[in-house]
Amino acid sequence: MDPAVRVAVREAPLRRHFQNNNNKNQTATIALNPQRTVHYPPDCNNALVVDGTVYSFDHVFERGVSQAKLYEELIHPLILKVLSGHNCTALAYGQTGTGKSYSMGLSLDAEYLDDEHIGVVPRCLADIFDGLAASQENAESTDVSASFIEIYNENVYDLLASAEAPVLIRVQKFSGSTRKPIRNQNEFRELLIQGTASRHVRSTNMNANSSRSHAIFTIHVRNARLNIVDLAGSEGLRRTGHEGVARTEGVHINQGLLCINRVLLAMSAGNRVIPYRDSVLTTALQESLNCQSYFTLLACISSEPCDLSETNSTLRFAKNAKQLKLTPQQNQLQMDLLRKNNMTASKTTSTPIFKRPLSCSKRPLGIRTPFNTNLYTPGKIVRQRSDMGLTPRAKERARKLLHLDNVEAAASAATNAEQPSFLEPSAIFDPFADVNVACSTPMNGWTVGGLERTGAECSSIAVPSREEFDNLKHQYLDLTVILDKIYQVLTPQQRQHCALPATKAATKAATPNQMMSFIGRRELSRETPAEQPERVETSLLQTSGDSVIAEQTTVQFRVSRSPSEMAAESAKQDSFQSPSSNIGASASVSESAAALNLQRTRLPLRRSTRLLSRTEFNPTENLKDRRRSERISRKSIKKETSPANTQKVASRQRLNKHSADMLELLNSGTAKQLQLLPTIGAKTALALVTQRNLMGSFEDWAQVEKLPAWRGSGFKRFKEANCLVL
Ligand SMILES: Nc1ncnc2c1ncn2[C@@H]1O[C@H](COP(=O)(O)OP(=O)(O)OP(=O)(O)O)[C@@H](O)[C@H]1O
Repeated sequence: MDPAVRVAVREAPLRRHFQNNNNKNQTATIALNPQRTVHYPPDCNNALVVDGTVYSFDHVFERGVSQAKLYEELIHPLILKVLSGHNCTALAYGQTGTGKSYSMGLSLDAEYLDDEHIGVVPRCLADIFDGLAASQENAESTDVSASFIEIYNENVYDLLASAEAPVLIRVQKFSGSTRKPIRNQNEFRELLIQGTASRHVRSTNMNANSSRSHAIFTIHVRNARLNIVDLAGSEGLRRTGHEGVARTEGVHINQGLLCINRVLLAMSAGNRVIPYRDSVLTTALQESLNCQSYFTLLACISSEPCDLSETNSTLRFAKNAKQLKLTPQQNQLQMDLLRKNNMTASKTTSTPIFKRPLSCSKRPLGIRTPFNTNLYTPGKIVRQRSDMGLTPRAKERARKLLHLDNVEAAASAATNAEQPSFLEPSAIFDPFADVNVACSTPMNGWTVGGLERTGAECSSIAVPSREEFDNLKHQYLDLTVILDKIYQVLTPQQRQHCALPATKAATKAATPNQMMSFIGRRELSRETPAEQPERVETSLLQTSGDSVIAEQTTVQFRVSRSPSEMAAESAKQDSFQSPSSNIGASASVSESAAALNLQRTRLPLRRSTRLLSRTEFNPTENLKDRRRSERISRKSIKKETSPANTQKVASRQRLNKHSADMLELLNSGTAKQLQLLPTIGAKTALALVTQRNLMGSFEDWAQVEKLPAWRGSGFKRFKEANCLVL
């Protein structure tokens, strides 16, 4: 099966520098630096090394590769997809002057219009005609048409509307752009020349004919479309030597490129909201850049030392694109179904995720469709949230299917084993869960496990060995989830003795560094209310006749620590004595192990609760003492569950959420949006966005506070005005 996303890198020939010495006609070739920053490891295909970093992509085209080879390997597979009804996008990205327009065939260099040098667009069209002819269809019909737009300074221009000049279009979603039928290569050539001649180009220090706009050439074949996108070059404003209008152009170009990067990142992360509307470029590409289409990226790079930072940034962009997970193949089935049922529909929309269709009860009786057909046109496949497994019921179904075997095996092991074995090693992987869990228990006697928040699309986490877990544990610390899963595999009898609550709500509320649990052992059983946020719970592990030999104790508590503290904590836990070695051992051994564990982990439990745990380990304590400790415990529980305390906890949670949301806003907001925040003016907003772009996302408020964007007590004022309790 062809991959839906392919990423290639092409190294540009050494640039013919163009000097703009106030004389636009004067060009000069500068002595080029023989040093190269791009290297190709001899024993590794499709990889390259830049600045000590190894990158690997689907294709790596070294300098001097022919246009024909690039087309055959990279673009030709898309033609087959377009002909079979899929939307495809081929996008050229890179620094200015690295051959994007040349590769895509959207440059009008007269010397390069021969067969050897023609680029992607003309070759695509030839192949599409051949494909249609081969499928016995009339290639001369108006089945094939083209539109050509450019996005210049955040305005959309129709390059085919008029032969004289590009026409500004304001029609929503670009449906108003001119679509001209193409019946043969000659017609196409005329269109291409008309369009490319109308493009905004400018002579810069880096490229004599630098495109100042993002261009999208779209070939429409029946209901499918192939977008060939030639992005304007990413550029450092200083290097291009631009001022005035040209500088504004540069700002808009970079803004579009930034937004497309953000869209790719959001799609790779499986976010449900993709920021298509942040720029005109991404809005234009919205229909084709979604999980139902094929996507190919050509990253053009330069190997000259002076271009190293741009080359690195292009490669980072390509790396982000490689993370994309598109699933157009899944739509094929639905398309076949549609064709078979000969469904027709009237409406279509570009967003891949739709509102819930009419509920079953509202649908006309007797009609059972796999999805709401009203939303579909033939050949256009749009999936419901349930089709993608995103609704709770779909998730539950998938979870059941996935875990049935695991659960059965674990349950039977738990019932049959002589030793209490409900903590059998089990790996739980749920691709549909928002919170994904991996767990392997027990490891050296201690339950370990993990949690990862990866959005809708989760990746597998396996914890096969102790060493690997050691490497991963910094990320995976929420054992409550695992305990919850373990609870699911208990037999009813074990469940009676095990007070592990299914703390789903608590789990959801917790972030990996807010919740932590560990399992210890102690001697005596104790009933505690299941609703307590901090608790000590026990379950029967092994009995001999009437006497209890060992019990399982679970202590759950919330902590808020830095990753380094958590790592130190995990290291401490690792050194604990294995509780499995305590099974059948004397009460005092169990007691000391548990007491030691409680001490070592510096539990943030109340003193009274800690005292209670200690006294419970002593089987010889008298009744009076026990009653006293029970009284203390009841008091502490009452205090914690008092309305005032609950209110305090709730308000703390709200404040935490508020500051997390604010951080998210700082990470994703545009300068305009940030300006709306109290105490943030235009300058600070711009500075924040710039610093964010340079540094990547802000990880925490400490990082934000240190930014040079705040002048004087700017951050303090911002904090107060925005009610941030950090
Ligand atoms: N592989 C190549 N072989 C021959 N010439 C090339 C190659 N790549 C680029 N060129 C030439 O280099 C010059 C710059 O290329 P081009 O205009 O395609 O760059 P670009 O990346 O589109 O730049 P910009 O982003 O500024 O528009 C052109 O004259 C082009 O013909």
